[in-house]
Amino acid sequence: MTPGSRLSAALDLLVEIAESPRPADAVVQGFLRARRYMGGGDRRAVTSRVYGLLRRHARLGWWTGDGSARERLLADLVLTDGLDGAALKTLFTGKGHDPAPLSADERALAARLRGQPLEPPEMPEAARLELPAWLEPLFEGSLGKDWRDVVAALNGEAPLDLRANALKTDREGARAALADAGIDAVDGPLAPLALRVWERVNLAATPAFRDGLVEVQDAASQVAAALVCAAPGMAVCDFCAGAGGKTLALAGAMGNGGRLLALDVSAARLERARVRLRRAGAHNATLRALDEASRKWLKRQAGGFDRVLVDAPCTGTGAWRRNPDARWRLSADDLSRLAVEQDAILARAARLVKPGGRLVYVTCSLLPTENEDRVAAFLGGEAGTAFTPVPIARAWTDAGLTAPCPVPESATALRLSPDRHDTDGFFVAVLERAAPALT
Ligand SMILES: C[S@@+](CC[C@H](N)C(=O)[O-])C[C@H]1O[C@@H](n2cnc3c(N)ncnc32)[C@H](O)[C@@H]1O
Repeated sequence: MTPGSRLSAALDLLVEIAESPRPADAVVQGFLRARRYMGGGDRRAVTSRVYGLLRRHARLGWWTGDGSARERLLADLVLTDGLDGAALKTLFTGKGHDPAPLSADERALAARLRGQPLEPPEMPEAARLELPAWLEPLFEGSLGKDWRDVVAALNGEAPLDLRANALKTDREGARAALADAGIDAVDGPLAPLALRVWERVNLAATPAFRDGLVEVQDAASQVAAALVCAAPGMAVCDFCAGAGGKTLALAGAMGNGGRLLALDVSAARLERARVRLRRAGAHNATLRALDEASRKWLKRQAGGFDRVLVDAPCTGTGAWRRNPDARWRLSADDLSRLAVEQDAILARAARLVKPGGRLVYVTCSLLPTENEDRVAAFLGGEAGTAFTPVPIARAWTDAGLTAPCPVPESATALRLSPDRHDTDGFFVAVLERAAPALT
Protein backbone atom coordinates (compact mmCIF):
# COMPACT_ATOMS: atom_id res chain seq x y z
CA MET A 1 0.00 0.00 0.00
CA THR A 2 1.19 3.55 -0.63
CA PRO A 3 1.49 5.88 2.39
CA GLY A 4 -1.56 7.73 1.02
CA SER A 5 -3.66 4.57 0.67
CA ARG A 6 -2.80 3.67 4.27
CA LEU A 7 -4.34 7.01 5.26
CA SER A 8 -7.47 6.21 3.22
CA ALA A 9 -7.74 2.85 4.99
CA ALA A 10 -7.30 4.61 8.36
CA LEU A 11 -10.12 7.00 7.47
CA ASP A 12 -12.40 4.12 6.42
CA LEU A 13 -11.67 2.32 9.67
CA LEU A 14 -12.24 5.45 11.73
CA VAL A 15 -15.66 5.95 10.14
CA GLU A 16 -16.50 2.27 10.70
CA ILE A 17 -15.60 2.60 14.39
CA ALA A 18 -17.69 5.77 14.73
CA GLU A 19 -20.73 4.12 13.13
CA SER A 20 -20.50 0.75 14.89
CA PRO A 21 -22.03 0.05 18.29
CA ARG A 22 -19.18 -2.41 18.91
CA PRO A 23 -15.96 -1.52 20.78
CA ALA A 24 -13.08 -0.19 18.70
CA ASP A 25 -10.84 -3.25 19.16
CA ALA A 26 -13.59 -5.55 17.84
CA VAL A 27 -14.18 -3.30 14.81
CA VAL A 28 -10.43 -3.17 14.09
CA GLN A 29 -10.19 -6.97 14.21
CA GLY A 30 -13.14 -7.35 11.82
CA PHE A 31 -11.72 -4.70 9.48
CA LEU A 32 -8.33 -6.45 9.25
CA ARG A 33 -9.92 -9.90 8.92
CA ALA A 34 -11.83 -8.67 5.86
CA ARG A 35 -8.58 -7.33 4.29
CA ARG A 36 -6.22 -10.27 4.37
CA TYR A 37 -4.29 -8.70 1.47
CA MET A 38 -2.86 -6.09 3.85
CA GLY A 39 0.70 -6.90 4.89
CA GLY A 40 2.04 -6.60 8.45
CA GLY A 41 3.56 -3.15 7.85
CA ASP A 42 0.31 -1.82 6.38
CA ARG A 43 -1.72 -3.20 9.28
CA ARG A 44 0.61 -1.66 11.83
CA ALA A 45 0.60 1.71 10.05
CA VAL A 46 -3.20 1.82 9.71
CA THR A 47 -4.04 0.67 13.24
CA SER A 48 -1.40 2.84 14.85
CA ARG A 49 -2.77 5.90 13.01
CA VAL A 50 -6.35 5.03 13.96
CA TYR A 51 -5.58 4.43 17.65
CA GLY A 52 -3.53 7.62 17.65
CA LEU A 53 -6.47 9.56 16.22
CA LEU A 54 -8.80 8.03 18.82
CA ARG A 55 -6.35 8.92 21.64
CA ARG A 56 -6.00 12.50 20.37
CA HIS A 57 -9.70 12.88 19.55
CA ALA A 58 -10.54 15.79 21.87
CA ARG A 59 -7.33 17.69 21.20
CA LEU A 60 -7.73 17.36 17.43
CA GLY A 61 -11.41 18.25 17.83
CA TRP A 62 -10.43 21.42 19.69
CA TRP A 63 -8.06 22.47 16.90
CA THR A 64 -10.49 21.68 14.09
CA GLY A 65 -13.69 22.95 15.73
CA ASP A 66 -15.02 19.39 16.05
CA GLY A 67 -14.08 18.77 12.44
CA SER A 68 -14.76 15.72 10.27
CA ALA A 69 -12.63 12.56 10.42
CA ARG A 70 -10.69 13.83 7.40
CA GLU A 71 -10.02 17.21 9.04
CA ARG A 72 -8.82 15.52 12.22
CA LEU A 73 -6.52 13.29 10.20
CA LEU A 74 -5.14 16.33 8.43
CA ALA A 75 -4.65 18.13 11.77
CA ASP A 76 -2.93 15.03 13.16
CA LEU A 77 -0.50 14.88 10.25
CA VAL A 78 0.44 18.51 10.86
CA LEU A 79 0.38 18.66 14.70
CA THR A 80 1.69 15.19 15.54
CA ASP A 81 3.80 14.26 12.52
CA GLY A 82 4.90 17.82 11.71
CA LEU A 83 4.14 17.52 7.98
CA ASP A 84 4.16 20.63 5.80
CA GLY A 85 2.12 21.49 2.71
CA ALA A 86 4.55 19.79 0.31
CA ALA A 87 4.54 16.53 2.30
CA LEU A 88 0.74 16.57 2.53
CA LYS A 89 0.52 16.99 -1.25
CA THR A 90 2.38 13.69 -1.76
CA LEU A 91 -0.18 11.88 0.40
CA PHE A 92 -3.44 13.50 -0.72
CA THR A 93 -2.97 12.83 -4.45
CA GLY A 94 -6.38 11.40 -5.36
CA LYS A 95 -4.55 8.75 -7.41
CA GLY A 96 -5.22 5.04 -6.90
CA HIS A 97 -6.43 4.59 -3.32
CA ASP A 98 -4.84 7.81 -2.03
CA PRO A 99 -7.21 10.35 -0.42
CA ALA A 100 -8.57 13.17 -2.62
CA PRO A 101 -6.37 16.28 -2.96
CA LEU A 102 -6.79 18.89 -0.24
CA SER A 103 -9.39 21.59 -0.83
CA ALA A 104 -8.52 25.29 -0.41
CA ASP A 105 -10.12 25.26 3.08
CA GLU A 106 -8.13 22.20 4.08
CA ARG A 107 -4.89 23.76 2.85
CA ALA A 108 -5.72 26.85 4.91
CA LEU A 109 -6.36 24.67 7.99
CA ALA A 110 -3.02 22.92 7.52
CA ALA A 111 -1.23 26.27 7.17
CA ARG A 112 -2.93 27.63 10.33
CA LEU A 113 -1.84 24.57 12.39
CA ARG A 114 1.70 24.39 11.07
CA GLY A 115 4.22 24.84 13.94
CA GLN A 116 1.55 24.76 16.68
CA PRO A 117 1.83 22.38 19.66
CA LEU A 118 -0.83 19.68 20.02
CA GLU A 119 -1.62 20.96 23.53
CA PRO A 120 -1.36 24.75 23.77
CA PRO A 121 -1.71 26.29 27.28
CA GLU A 122 -5.13 27.76 26.46
CA MET A 123 -6.61 24.31 25.69
CA PRO A 124 -9.23 23.36 28.33
CA GLU A 125 -8.11 20.66 30.75
CA ALA A 126 -10.88 18.24 29.75
CA ALA A 127 -9.63 18.31 26.15
CA ARG A 128 -6.01 17.93 27.26
CA LEU A 129 -6.97 14.91 29.36
CA GLU A 130 -9.19 13.48 26.62
CA LEU A 131 -12.01 13.29 29.15
CA PRO A 132 -15.65 14.15 28.45
CA ALA A 133 -16.29 17.34 30.45
CA TRP A 134 -19.24 15.79 32.34
CA LEU A 135 -16.97 13.03 33.68
CA GLU A 136 -14.26 15.40 34.94
CA PRO A 137 -15.92 16.16 38.33
CA LEU A 138 -16.69 12.46 38.82
CA PHE A 139 -13.05 11.42 38.30
CA GLU A 140 -11.71 14.36 40.29
CA GLY A 141 -14.12 13.73 43.17
CA SER A 142 -13.52 10.01 43.45
CA LEU A 143 -9.99 9.08 42.40
CA GLY A 144 -7.98 11.15 44.88
CA LYS A 145 -5.33 13.78 44.26
CA ASP A 146 -3.62 11.71 41.55
CA TRP A 147 -6.77 11.55 39.42
CA ARG A 148 -5.07 13.26 36.48
CA ASP A 149 -2.36 10.56 36.43
CA VAL A 150 -5.06 7.89 36.31
CA VAL A 151 -6.84 9.60 33.43
CA ALA A 152 -3.57 10.14 31.54
CA ALA A 153 -2.61 6.48 32.02
CA LEU A 154 -6.05 5.42 30.75
CA ASN A 155 -5.17 7.18 27.48
CA GLY A 156 -1.90 5.27 27.08
CA GLU A 157 -1.18 2.22 24.95
CA ALA A 158 -1.95 -1.17 26.44
CA PRO A 159 0.32 -4.17 25.98
CA LEU A 160 -0.97 -7.57 24.89
CA ASP A 161 -1.40 -9.60 28.07
CA LEU A 162 -1.71 -13.37 27.89
CA ARG A 163 -2.53 -16.02 30.47
CA ALA A 164 -0.68 -19.32 30.35
CA ASN A 165 -3.33 -22.04 30.39
CA ALA A 166 -2.71 -24.08 33.55
CA LEU A 167 -4.67 -26.98 32.03
CA LYS A 168 -1.97 -27.45 29.41
CA THR A 169 1.24 -25.77 30.53
CA ASP A 170 2.84 -23.31 32.93
CA ARG A 171 4.21 -19.81 32.41
CA GLU A 172 7.62 -21.06 31.24
CA GLY A 173 6.08 -23.59 28.85
CA ALA A 174 3.87 -20.90 27.35
CA ARG A 175 6.78 -18.49 27.07
CA ALA A 176 8.84 -21.13 25.25
CA ALA A 177 5.97 -21.88 22.84
CA LEU A 178 5.65 -18.17 22.08
CA ALA A 179 9.42 -17.90 21.57
CA ASP A 180 9.17 -20.74 19.00
CA ALA A 181 6.85 -18.42 17.05
CA GLY A 182 9.36 -15.57 17.38
CA ILE A 183 7.36 -13.75 20.09
CA ASP A 184 9.17 -12.33 23.12
CA ALA A 185 7.07 -12.41 26.27
CA VAL A 186 8.04 -11.06 29.67
CA ASP A 187 6.29 -11.78 32.98
CA GLY A 188 3.14 -9.72 33.41
CA PRO A 189 2.44 -7.92 36.72
CA LEU A 190 0.71 -9.43 39.78
CA ALA A 191 -0.75 -12.58 38.22
CA PRO A 192 1.44 -15.72 38.32
CA LEU A 193 0.40 -16.94 34.87
CA ALA A 194 0.57 -13.55 33.13
CA LEU A 195 2.84 -12.98 30.15
CA ARG A 196 3.22 -9.63 28.45
CA VAL A 197 4.00 -8.89 24.81
CA TRP A 198 4.82 -5.35 23.70
CA GLU A 199 5.24 -5.84 19.96
CA ARG A 200 2.23 -6.12 17.65
CA VAL A 201 1.91 -9.79 16.77
CA ASN A 202 -0.50 -12.04 14.91
CA LEU A 203 -1.16 -14.24 17.93
CA ALA A 204 -4.01 -16.17 16.30
CA ALA A 205 -1.58 -17.61 13.76
CA THR A 206 0.73 -19.14 16.39
CA PRO A 207 0.60 -22.80 17.54
CA ALA A 208 0.84 -21.50 21.14
CA PHE A 209 -2.57 -19.87 20.69
CA ARG A 210 -4.17 -22.43 18.37
CA ASP A 211 -3.20 -25.28 20.71
CA GLY A 212 -4.70 -23.44 23.68
CA LEU A 213 -1.47 -22.84 25.61
CA VAL A 214 -2.23 -19.13 25.96
CA GLU A 215 -5.32 -16.94 26.04
CA VAL A 216 -5.60 -13.15 25.78
CA GLN A 217 -6.42 -11.69 29.21
CA ASP A 218 -5.22 -8.54 30.94
CA ALA A 219 -3.21 -9.19 34.11
CA ALA A 220 -5.82 -7.34 36.24
CA SER A 221 -8.57 -9.56 34.85
CA GLN A 222 -6.42 -12.58 35.77
CA VAL A 223 -6.09 -11.28 39.32
CA ALA A 224 -9.87 -10.77 39.51
CA ALA A 225 -10.46 -14.37 38.40
CA ALA A 226 -7.82 -15.65 40.85
CA LEU A 227 -9.53 -13.85 43.76
CA VAL A 228 -12.58 -16.06 43.22
CA CYS A 229 -10.36 -18.74 44.81
CA ALA A 230 -11.94 -21.49 42.74
CA ALA A 231 -10.44 -24.92 43.48
CA PRO A 232 -10.82 -28.47 42.17
CA GLY A 233 -14.04 -30.09 43.36
CA MET A 234 -15.94 -26.86 43.97
CA ALA A 235 -19.21 -25.74 42.40
CA VAL A 236 -18.48 -22.38 40.75
CA CYS A 237 -20.81 -20.09 38.83
CA ASP A 238 -19.59 -17.36 36.47
CA PHE A 239 -22.81 -15.32 36.37
CA CYS A 240 -21.80 -12.86 33.62
CA ALA A 241 -19.47 -15.13 31.67
CA GLY A 242 -19.63 -13.28 28.33
CA ALA A 243 -17.08 -14.70 25.90
CA GLY A 244 -15.50 -16.63 28.74
CA GLY A 245 -12.35 -14.67 29.64
CA LYS A 246 -12.68 -15.42 33.34
CA THR A 247 -14.49 -18.77 32.87
CA LEU A 248 -11.32 -20.05 31.21
CA ALA A 249 -9.16 -18.90 34.11
CA LEU A 250 -11.60 -20.49 36.59
CA ALA A 251 -11.50 -23.80 34.69
CA GLY A 252 -7.70 -23.64 34.93
CA ALA A 253 -7.80 -23.00 38.68
CA MET A 254 -10.21 -25.94 39.08
CA GLY A 255 -7.94 -28.28 37.13
CA ASN A 256 -10.98 -29.39 35.16
CA GLY A 257 -12.44 -30.83 38.38
CA GLY A 258 -15.74 -29.83 39.97
CA ARG A 259 -18.66 -28.04 38.37
CA LEU A 260 -18.32 -24.76 36.49
CA LEU A 261 -21.49 -23.05 35.30
CA ALA A 262 -21.15 -20.15 32.87
CA LEU A 263 -24.22 -17.91 32.50
CA ASP A 264 -24.90 -14.83 30.41
CA VAL A 265 -27.85 -13.10 28.77
CA SER A 266 -25.97 -13.15 25.46
CA ALA A 267 -26.08 -16.54 23.74
CA ALA A 268 -23.71 -15.20 21.05
CA ARG A 269 -21.02 -14.37 23.62
CA LEU A 270 -21.42 -17.77 25.27
CA GLU A 271 -20.93 -19.37 21.85
CA ARG A 272 -17.54 -17.63 21.64
CA ALA A 273 -16.78 -18.91 25.15
CA ARG A 274 -17.60 -22.45 23.98
CA VAL A 275 -14.98 -22.25 21.21
CA ARG A 276 -12.36 -20.88 23.61
CA LEU A 277 -13.10 -23.52 26.28
CA ARG A 278 -12.70 -26.26 23.70
CA ARG A 279 -9.36 -24.85 22.56
CA ALA A 280 -8.21 -24.61 26.19
CA GLY A 281 -9.12 -28.23 26.91
CA ALA A 282 -11.59 -27.18 29.64
CA HIS A 283 -14.18 -29.91 30.10
CA ASN A 284 -15.94 -29.05 33.36
CA ALA A 285 -17.96 -26.05 32.15
CA THR A 286 -21.67 -25.96 31.32
CA LEU A 287 -22.92 -22.91 29.43
CA ARG A 288 -26.43 -21.53 29.70
CA ALA A 289 -27.99 -18.42 28.19
CA LEU A 290 -30.34 -16.65 30.58
CA ASP A 291 -33.77 -15.50 29.40
CA GLU A 292 -37.21 -14.98 30.90
CA ALA A 293 -37.74 -18.73 31.01
CA SER A 294 -34.63 -19.19 33.18
CA ARG A 295 -36.21 -17.70 36.30
CA LYS A 296 -37.55 -20.99 37.65
CA TRP A 297 -34.37 -22.81 36.74
CA LEU A 298 -32.27 -20.17 38.51
CA LYS A 299 -34.43 -20.54 41.63
CA ARG A 300 -33.58 -24.22 41.72
CA GLN A 301 -29.85 -23.36 41.75
CA ALA A 302 -30.22 -21.34 44.98
CA GLY A 303 -27.51 -22.08 47.56
CA GLY A 304 -25.74 -24.49 45.20
CA PHE A 305 -22.38 -22.80 44.64
CA ASP A 306 -19.18 -22.38 46.66
CA ARG A 307 -18.21 -19.44 44.50
CA VAL A 308 -20.25 -17.05 42.39
CA LEU A 309 -18.46 -14.51 40.23
CA VAL A 310 -20.33 -11.42 39.05
CA ASP A 311 -18.19 -9.74 36.38
CA ALA A 312 -20.85 -7.10 35.92
CA PRO A 313 -21.69 -5.13 32.78
CA CYS A 314 -20.12 -1.71 33.35
CA THR A 315 -18.86 1.45 31.65
CA GLY A 316 -15.47 -0.18 31.04
CA THR A 317 -13.63 2.99 32.08
CA GLY A 318 -10.75 0.79 33.29
CA ALA A 319 -10.27 -0.59 29.78
CA TRP A 320 -10.16 2.76 27.96
CA ARG A 321 -6.56 2.04 26.91
CA ARG A 322 -7.91 -0.72 24.67
CA ASN A 323 -11.00 1.14 23.51
CA PRO A 324 -10.07 4.82 23.59
CA ASP A 325 -13.30 5.84 21.86
CA ALA A 326 -15.50 4.31 24.58
CA ARG A 327 -15.28 7.48 26.70
CA TRP A 328 -17.12 9.48 24.00
CA ARG A 329 -19.96 6.98 23.85
CA LEU A 330 -20.78 7.16 27.55
CA SER A 331 -23.58 9.22 29.01
CA ALA A 332 -24.79 10.01 32.51
CA ASP A 333 -27.89 7.95 31.67
CA ASP A 334 -25.65 4.93 31.03
CA LEU A 335 -24.22 5.27 34.53
CA SER A 336 -27.67 5.33 36.15
CA ARG A 337 -28.95 2.47 33.99
CA LEU A 338 -25.88 0.34 34.75
CA ALA A 339 -26.21 0.91 38.50
CA VAL A 340 -29.76 -0.48 38.38
CA GLU A 341 -28.58 -3.49 36.34
CA GLN A 342 -25.58 -4.10 38.61
CA ASP A 343 -27.81 -4.07 41.71
CA ALA A 344 -30.28 -6.48 40.13
CA ILE A 345 -27.58 -8.89 38.95
CA LEU A 346 -25.82 -8.88 42.33
CA ALA A 347 -29.07 -9.64 44.16
CA ARG A 348 -29.95 -12.46 41.73
CA ALA A 349 -26.46 -13.99 41.77
CA ALA A 350 -26.20 -13.81 45.58
CA ARG A 351 -29.02 -16.36 45.91
CA LEU A 352 -26.81 -18.99 44.30
CA VAL A 353 -24.12 -18.77 46.99
CA LYS A 354 -23.95 -21.60 49.55
CA PRO A 355 -23.69 -20.74 53.24
CA GLY A 356 -19.96 -20.25 53.82
CA GLY A 357 -19.48 -19.60 50.08
CA ARG A 358 -18.28 -16.42 48.39
CA LEU A 359 -19.73 -13.88 46.01
CA VAL A 360 -17.09 -11.97 44.06
CA TYR A 361 -18.10 -8.66 42.48
CA VAL A 362 -15.88 -7.39 39.67
CA THR A 363 -15.99 -4.54 37.16
CA CYS A 364 -13.46 -3.11 34.73
CA SER A 365 -14.51 0.35 35.86
CA LEU A 366 -12.79 2.85 38.15
CA LEU A 367 -15.93 4.74 39.08
CA PRO A 368 -17.19 4.27 42.66
CA THR A 369 -20.78 4.58 41.42
CA GLU A 370 -20.29 1.16 39.81
CA ASN A 371 -18.02 -0.29 42.47
CA GLU A 372 -17.96 0.64 46.17
CA ASP A 373 -21.44 2.20 45.94
CA ARG A 374 -22.94 -0.97 44.45
CA VAL A 375 -21.33 -3.21 47.08
CA ALA A 376 -22.58 -0.88 49.83
CA ALA A 377 -26.09 -0.88 48.33
CA PHE A 378 -26.04 -4.68 48.18
CA LEU A 379 -24.80 -5.12 51.75
CA GLY A 380 -27.35 -2.58 52.98
CA GLY A 381 -30.25 -4.30 51.20
CA GLU A 382 -32.22 -7.46 51.94
CA ALA A 383 -30.22 -9.71 49.59
CA GLY A 384 -26.95 -8.75 51.26
CA THR A 385 -27.86 -9.27 54.92
CA ALA A 386 -26.11 -12.65 55.21
CA PHE A 387 -22.90 -11.39 53.54
CA THR A 388 -19.79 -9.78 54.98
CA PRO A 389 -16.79 -8.42 53.08
CA VAL A 390 -13.62 -10.51 53.08
CA PRO A 391 -10.35 -8.54 53.40
CA ILE A 392 -8.63 -8.58 50.01
CA ALA A 393 -5.35 -9.59 51.69
CA ARG A 394 -7.05 -12.78 52.95
CA ALA A 395 -8.52 -13.63 49.54
CA TRP A 396 -5.09 -12.84 48.04
CA THR A 397 -3.47 -15.45 50.28
CA ASP A 398 -6.30 -17.94 49.73
CA ALA A 399 -5.77 -17.52 45.99
CA GLY A 400 -2.08 -18.36 46.34
CA LEU A 401 -1.06 -15.10 44.69
CA THR A 402 2.65 -14.67 45.31
CA ALA A 403 3.13 -10.99 44.37
CA PRO A 404 2.75 -8.62 47.35
CA CYS A 405 -0.90 -7.72 47.88
CA PRO A 406 -1.23 -4.13 46.63
CA VAL A 407 -3.73 -2.98 49.30
CA PRO A 408 -3.49 -2.73 53.11
CA GLU A 409 -4.46 -5.72 55.32
CA SER A 410 -7.81 -4.18 56.25
CA ALA A 411 -8.94 -3.20 52.72
CA THR A 412 -12.12 -4.91 51.59
CA ALA A 413 -11.91 -3.76 47.98
CA LEU A 414 -9.18 -3.88 45.37
CA ARG A 415 -8.83 -1.18 42.75
CA LEU A 416 -6.16 -1.75 40.14
CA SER A 417 -5.26 1.00 37.71
CA PRO A 418 -2.80 1.48 34.85
CA ASP A 419 -0.86 4.30 36.53
CA ARG A 420 -0.17 2.40 39.77
CA HIS A 421 -0.27 -1.27 38.82
CA ASP A 422 0.55 -1.28 35.12
CA THR A 423 -2.69 -3.12 34.34
CA ASP A 424 -6.16 -2.26 33.08
CA GLY A 425 -8.41 -0.64 35.68
CA PHE A 426 -10.35 -3.25 37.66
CA PHE A 427 -12.40 -3.40 40.86
CA VAL A 428 -12.83 -6.52 43.00
CA ALA A 429 -14.79 -7.09 46.21
CA VAL A 430 -15.15 -10.50 47.87
CA LEU A 431 -18.22 -11.13 50.05
CA GLU A 432 -18.78 -14.22 52.17
CA ARG A 433 -22.14 -15.71 53.07
CA ALA A 434 -22.42 -16.57 56.75
CA ALA A 435 -22.04 -20.29 57.43
CA PRO A 436 -24.66 -21.92 59.66
CA ALA A 437 -23.70 -21.80 63.33
CA LEU A 438 -22.30 -25.10 64.63
CA THR A 439 -24.46 -26.63 67.39
C1 LIG B 1 -17.92 -7.44 31.65
S1 LIG B 1 -18.81 -8.47 30.61
C2 LIG B 1 -18.24 -10.08 31.06
C3 LIG B 1 -16.84 -10.38 30.59
C4 LIG B 1 -16.44 -11.82 30.87
N1 LIG B 1 -16.72 -12.23 32.23
C5 LIG B 1 -14.96 -12.03 30.58
O1 LIG B 1 -14.15 -12.13 31.51
O2 LIG B 1 -14.62 -12.11 29.39
C6 LIG B 1 -20.41 -8.45 31.30
C7 LIG B 1 -21.35 -9.49 30.75
O3 LIG B 1 -22.56 -9.41 31.47
C8 LIG B 1 -23.58 -9.86 30.64
N2 LIG B 1 -24.87 -9.48 31.23
C9 LIG B 1 -25.56 -8.32 31.10
N3 LIG B 1 -26.70 -8.38 31.81
C10 LIG B 1 -26.73 -9.58 32.41
C11 LIG B 1 -27.65 -10.23 33.27
N4 LIG B 1 -28.78 -9.63 33.66
N5 LIG B 1 -27.38 -11.48 33.70
C12 LIG B 1 -26.23 -12.12 33.31
N6 LIG B 1 -25.32 -11.55 32.48
C13 LIG B 1 -25.56 -10.30 32.05
C14 LIG B 1 -23.24 -9.22 29.31
O4 LIG B 1 -23.86 -9.90 28.24
C15 LIG B 1 -21.71 -9.33 29.29
O5 LIG B 1 -21.30 -10.46 28.58
